[in-house]
Amino acid sequence: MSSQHYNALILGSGQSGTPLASHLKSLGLSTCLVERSHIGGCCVNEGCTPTKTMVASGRVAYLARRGADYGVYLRGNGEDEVKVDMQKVRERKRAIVKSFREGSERRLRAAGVEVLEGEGRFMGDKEVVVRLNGGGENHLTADKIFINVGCRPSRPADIKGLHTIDQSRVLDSTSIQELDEVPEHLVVLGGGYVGLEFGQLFRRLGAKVTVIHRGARLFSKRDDPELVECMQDILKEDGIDIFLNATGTTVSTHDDPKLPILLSSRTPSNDDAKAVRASHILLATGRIPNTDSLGLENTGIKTTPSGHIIASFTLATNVRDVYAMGDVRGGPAFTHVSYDDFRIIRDNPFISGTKTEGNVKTTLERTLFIPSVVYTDPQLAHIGPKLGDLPKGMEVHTYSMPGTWIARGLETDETRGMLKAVVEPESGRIVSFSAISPEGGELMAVVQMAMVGGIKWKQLQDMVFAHPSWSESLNNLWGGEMREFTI
Ligand SMILES: Cc1cc2nc3c(=O)[nH]c(=O)nc-3n(C[C@H](O)[C@H](O)[C@H](O)COP(=O)(O)OP(=O)(O)OC[C@H]3O[C@@H](n4cnc5c(N)ncnc54)[C@H](O)[C@@H]3O)c2cc1C
Ligand SMILES: NC(=O)c1ccc[n+]([C@@H]2O[C@H](COP(=O)([O-])OP(=O)(O)OC[C@H]3O[C@@H](n4cnc5c(N)ncnc54)[C@H](O)[C@@H]3O)[C@@H](O)[C@H]2O)c1
Repeated sequence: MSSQHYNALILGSGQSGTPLASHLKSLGLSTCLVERSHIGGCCVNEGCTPTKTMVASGRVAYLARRGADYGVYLRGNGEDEVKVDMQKVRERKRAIVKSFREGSERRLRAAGVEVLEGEGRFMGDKEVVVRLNGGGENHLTADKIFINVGCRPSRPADIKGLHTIDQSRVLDSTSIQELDEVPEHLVVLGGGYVGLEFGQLFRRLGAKVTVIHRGARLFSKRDDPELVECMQDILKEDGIDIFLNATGTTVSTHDDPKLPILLSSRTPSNDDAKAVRASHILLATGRIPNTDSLGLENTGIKTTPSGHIIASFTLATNVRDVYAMGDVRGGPAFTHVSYDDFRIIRDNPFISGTKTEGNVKTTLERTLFIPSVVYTDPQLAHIGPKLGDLPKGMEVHTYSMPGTWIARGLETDETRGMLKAVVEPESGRIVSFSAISPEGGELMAVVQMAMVGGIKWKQLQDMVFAHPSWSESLNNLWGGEMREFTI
């Protein structure tokens, strides 16, 4: 087994580890990046990039079906006229992923980072053995170690019979992207990000779709019920069946070749337990950290009961010179958060030596400003604390308006959705903002800038936005329904 010492060792080529590797190398530090699967991690290979590429195909199918609303016809104007070629959808997705991944690989090569293809496993606090994908092992030690190993889809352990059915029909967020035909009936377990983005996508591509969700409303309890219900109505209008307060319990095989799966679910009362016949099941019930095979038991690194690595607001673990970045820390699991973890490490004088003065950048400054976008259509975008996270006793005003008030939406015939802002009455400060809207993420970013810059809602009311842009609706929101209440 060969042995090597580095100044910096990065485990996992996620959204922080990859840019960090190039950066540390540029500082003259000997740097090694270990990746067991694909350079670029989940986002580039199985997450954001491929899903949003496929979501674009879904949107085209949706608009093609709606052509007649705009006076545009394909060959006729019936829904049956739209034919989806799943293999072409997949080919397009693969091509974009390949080009993004190759870009990351090129940048690492150009920076001179040593890349090891294999799985890293701690043997001690500063000691890692890499089982190389091509065979053999490397023994590595390093002055500093950065863990960016991410998460993977969870598989519910409490569904009886799940392992007994044809496993090619039991999908997760990765395998569903490799289907070569549209499923007849996709049953989605879990009504969060993954479940709803894929649920709507496959509905648009032509599948029957049922979502089975454990909670009383889609997403989480912390989300604003009014917004969640608006989104639920839109998905139902798209033809998606939604069962709430339901948990999948049993799966068995049925003798219908097109719909061979029978999934039973229970509700708290069990009175309206449902049984659904499906061709495929998508498990969209959350993600678990890749720490179970990381050899943490050979180190002093502490984790939470769920296996996430505990890190400080400068991303330090409890073991000196070992840091954790991205989804493996728990908390909001987004690419923009992981990438910002890279900035925190980059700008920390104790790590890279690039800055010797000034404040250390931490996770604390961004806590109130982590944006999220669910890439359904319309998107559900949010910035600021969720309603359920606001402090008890806080007095707020909410302003909301329906999408039918947005000129741009009327012109493009896409009025589904709503805008909602929570403000602090005394100061006029915007506490949070949500948009269920086409390009809701872009609209939200305008308000995010206002919030970060301390711009008050009254200034947005009178700001000159270009007509007729989506952002212009930020003039009108404050003339909509206003409610006062105490959290
Ligand atoms: C379907 C889907 C869609 C998503 N869409 C979005 C989106 O639109 N926007 C958004 O912001 N976020 C999205 N996310 C979340 C986003 O992908 C992650 O938050 C993001 O990739 C950050 O991950 P990371 O940096 O923690 O590491 P990851 O990207 O998860 O990378 C970790 C890497 O570590 C490697 N690894 C694991 N263990 C080891 C080991 N022992 N040795 C060596 N290598 C190892 C893995 O192979 C992987 O490549 C999506 C996720 C999914 C699943
Ligand atoms: N657009 C984006 O930014 C994007 C897209 C996809 C994923 N992601 C990230 O990936 C993470 C994982 O996504 P996810 O959708 O898998 O998880 P999630 O936590 O967002 O949603 C899973 C939902 O499934 C429900 N659930 C769990 N077990 C169940 C069961 N047995 N039966 C029925 N319902 C059950 C949970 O109550 C939960 O609400 C997200 O939290 C997000 O951070 C982000």
